[in-house]
Amino acid sequence: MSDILEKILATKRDELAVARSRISAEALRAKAGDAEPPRGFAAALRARVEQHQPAVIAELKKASPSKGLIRPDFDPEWLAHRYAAGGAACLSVLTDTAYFQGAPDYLVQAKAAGLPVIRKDFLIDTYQVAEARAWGADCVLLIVAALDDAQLRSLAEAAVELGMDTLVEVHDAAELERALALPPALCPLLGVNNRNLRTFDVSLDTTLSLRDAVPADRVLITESGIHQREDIQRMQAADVHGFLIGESLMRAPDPGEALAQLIDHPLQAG
Ligand SMILES: O=P(O)(O)OC[C@@H](O)[C@@H](O)c1c[nH]c2ccccc12
Repeated sequence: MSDILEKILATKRDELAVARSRISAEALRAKAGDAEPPRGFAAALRARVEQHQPAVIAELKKASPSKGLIRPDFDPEWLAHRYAAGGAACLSVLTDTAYFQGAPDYLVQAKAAGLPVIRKDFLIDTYQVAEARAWGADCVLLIVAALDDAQLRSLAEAAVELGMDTLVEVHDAAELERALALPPALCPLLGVNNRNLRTFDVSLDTTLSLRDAVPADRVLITESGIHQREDIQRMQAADVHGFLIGESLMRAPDPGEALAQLIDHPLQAG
């Protein structure tokens, strides 16, 4: 496991202890039960794939450990609306504060645009899965490198019990095999992260090298390092139709316009 991931997970264990002392798991479950019903996250992506369109999860990311501050003027509600106008199928919101300058409230604000939203964070406990639902998340990210097999399964089960989908992230063949041990209902979306968390190097070849090992009953999402039309076309040529895109859109003055151009989608007014 990489040092940065190790460090982040230590922070998450501390945060979890604080959160539990503030809101009991029971009270959190009640809050999750009162939340607006989940919007179909995986279904929204599948619908795009069936229409032979790029299925984009557009990410709201203010900063990252590898790039520092990416977007100083960060208005989640505006960004979410721009992404919707630019053709995003779904949104990703970083809720981690310590490393990505994200926040739970950004997720709440992003929901206003009407698209399904994933809680992008480092989840290690079902308590955080319930938090995600209580804040209105429709999907959670599960990072295989951060979890053992039993944890991976129990977090995925907790998400599905709350009506959410999961995006299960891998970065090599061994992790992919572990993800695929879960049935499609627990792992409908397979994310291949092109960023190596040890070196921060990004190579789209990571997705291409694993492409053939992903069965047709999962939607493959290529994550990180998508910057230009050619990147999209290269993936489509390899039968990859799902994209998770953050930085290249976040750096544009109007991220919605940038997305529309990237995927050749008509920019909606508003
Ligand atoms: O900004 P990029 O290179 O387009 O990447 C987006 C997304 O893939 C990246 O933010 C990411 C992928 N997996 C993660 C796990 C945690 C935090 C962030 C991530």
